[in-house]
Amino acid sequence: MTNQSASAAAPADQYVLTLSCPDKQGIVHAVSSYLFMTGCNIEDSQQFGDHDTGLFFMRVHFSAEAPVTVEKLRASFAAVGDSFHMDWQIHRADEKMRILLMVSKFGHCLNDLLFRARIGALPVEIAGVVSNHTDFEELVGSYNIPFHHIPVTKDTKPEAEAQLLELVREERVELVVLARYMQVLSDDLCKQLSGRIINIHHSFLPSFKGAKPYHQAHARGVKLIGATAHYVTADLDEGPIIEQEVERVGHGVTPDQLVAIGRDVECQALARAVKWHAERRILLNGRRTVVFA
Ligand SMILES: Nc1nc2c(c(=O)[nH]1)N[C@@H](CN(C=O)c1ccc(C(=O)N[C@@H](CCC(=O)O)C(=O)O)cc1)CN2
Repeated sequence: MTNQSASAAAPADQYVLTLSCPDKQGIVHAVSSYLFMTGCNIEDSQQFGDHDTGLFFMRVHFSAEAPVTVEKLRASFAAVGDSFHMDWQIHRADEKMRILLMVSKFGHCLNDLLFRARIGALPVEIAGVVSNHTDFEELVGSYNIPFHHIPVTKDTKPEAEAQLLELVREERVELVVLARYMQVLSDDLCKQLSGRIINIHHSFLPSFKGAKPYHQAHARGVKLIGATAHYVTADLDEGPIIEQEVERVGHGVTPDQLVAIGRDVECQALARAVKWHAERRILLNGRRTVVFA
């Protein structure tokens, strides 16, 4: 028996590179060659070429040991990015994304996300919860998370949104999650946080946009109800869809029963969307998304 006393080397740091660019030959070769020459090891790589838009999308999870750093990677990859006119990002994969949750009067999605984050099922750090009501102040406080009551009326909406933006900046928030937050966000706010606000709409879009979708669905006599997690844009409930979930319903259900059945469906769709965004698995493809789940 040989005495093997290999000193435990420090684990390699984990990174994620995401990119989109006009499709052409050589992209994967250029990226993999760069990573090899930089001393990185590819752990997982996914790519998609969209023939409709002529765009190419890629997500690479790779590891690297010191002295490689995210700053050095960003500086040295720029030449590759420029040569293919890439829209690209490199991030540490082992850092939790700071997110802000927003809620109004229905707290099931908020409750679900708080618990999933607490048990480590979501790679996120909840920097705070914002609500235009005070119903969930005690629940949020039980998780030792800051609660921000920001009431909203038609006249105070600009000031309320200014407070929200200040909070996003102060708390270094990367993602805002509308967990049944029932206020229409201004065009300006949607533009400033483009691609960084996810909403859960309680219908299988594009059916039943706007208010009371379960009542619309009941009136239509649907046999499936659903929920849609999407990025928020100025066009209400028209943003790029990230994830959808459905549930079968019978002919005798009431609107209130649809609301109850829909709670779990909404939680599932929203939690998946938040997890994928936090893991940088979603790339915007015009009005659609590419999800490397
Ligand atoms: N600019 C956007 N804002 C919001 C979006 C969006 O896609 N773009 N999604 C909504 C969520 N939503 C449906 O999922 C929704 C929320 C609110 C309303 C609405 O009519 N709200 C009234 C006030 C209602 C109240 O006070 O209870 C309003 O804002 O005047 C419709 C749909 C979130 N925001």
